[in-house]
Amino acid sequence: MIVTLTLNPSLDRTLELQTLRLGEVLRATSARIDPGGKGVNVTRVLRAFAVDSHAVIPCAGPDGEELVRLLQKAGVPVTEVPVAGWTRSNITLVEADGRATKVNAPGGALTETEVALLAETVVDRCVSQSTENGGASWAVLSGSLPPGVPDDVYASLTSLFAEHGVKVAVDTSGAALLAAVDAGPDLVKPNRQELAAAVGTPLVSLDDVVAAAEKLRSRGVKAVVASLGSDGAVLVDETGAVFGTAEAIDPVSTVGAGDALLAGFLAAGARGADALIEGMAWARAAVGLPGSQMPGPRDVSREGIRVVRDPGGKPAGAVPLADNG
Ligand SMILES: Nc1ncnc2c1ncn2[C@@H]1O[C@H](COP(=O)(O)OP(=O)(O)O)[C@@H](O)[C@H]1O
Ligand SMILES: O=P(O)(O)OC[C@H]1O[C@](O)(COP(=O)(O)O)[C@@H](O)[C@@H]1O
Repeated sequence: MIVTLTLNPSLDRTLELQTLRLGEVLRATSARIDPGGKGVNVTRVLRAFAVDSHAVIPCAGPDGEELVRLLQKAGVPVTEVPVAGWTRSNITLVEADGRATKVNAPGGALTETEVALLAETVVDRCVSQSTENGGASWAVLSGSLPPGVPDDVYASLTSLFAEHGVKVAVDTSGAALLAAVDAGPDLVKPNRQELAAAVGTPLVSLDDVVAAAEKLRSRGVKAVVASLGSDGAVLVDETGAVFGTAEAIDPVSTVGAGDALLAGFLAAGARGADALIEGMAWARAAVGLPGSQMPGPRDVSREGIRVVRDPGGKPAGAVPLADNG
């Protein structure tokens, strides 16, 4: 069982336009709404692949109810914890040439009591399910923190879940990621910008990525999956570094690609080259779908995804990164 906690879920609204011109009234050519937020997407894609997963989210106001309705309609298992604030909408503007501009709202504040209730719900789910299935569960702590929530919340939750024998994956950024790292989660999934910010240096080559991941591991993280956009992904754990590459496709929407990568990696056992390939295959499929639409088995191909310990026979440091995000 993989239980996801999204403290700041969203309605993902995607508007297509000819050209984004600032300061003007623009008419969208199409509009779509998807349930969103990083953990929500992880559960959505896992369920599409018939992997046992459950999303835990705060639910506030009419937009929160709409989010829960969309998830239930899609058959996504969700436990919503009623909270007093509001549920945000995140907006992606997609131009005719495929360029996407994202605006993520801050989200409604959560109180300490509300966060504690959400955490308790995750623990209950993980513990009851792992007893039933006889296996350890994963808790996935994903996304930005809404106002009112302290930066060390994922760190505290990592320690709490570890006490219950639950493995923890964290996908967040900034101060929340830095604090979580020190609590020793089993896995973190930063993208290139998030990893660079966490170590305070730009990452221009695969060597830089591995060094940055090792820095996080030296602080307590067990494994790092660094996602590098069209440059692929790198897994760094106690066995060393594994590099995954694939020919880049023209993106329809990159929203949710990182969530699909994490989900596929966990679904395939969260270890080694095969899990990295699975994650990259799910992520590539997400990139080929509009808005925050998540792929299912029929969208995914593993063809052309190459995984090596020494990329292209070159020293790792000689491989520059091309995708500037
Ligand atoms: N243009 C692309 N072609 C093929 N795969 C891609 C492309 N862009 C992203 N991916 C895949 O999606 C994964 C996640 O993308 P990335 O942008 O790094 O994550 P995030 O959405 O978290 O910022 C990458 O590691 C890669 O496997
Ligand atoms: O919590 P944040 O960092 O604001 O991100 C939320 C957004 O990220 C997404 O989960 C997509 O994430 P990725 O593109 O990183 O996979 C959207 O559904 C959501 O709108």
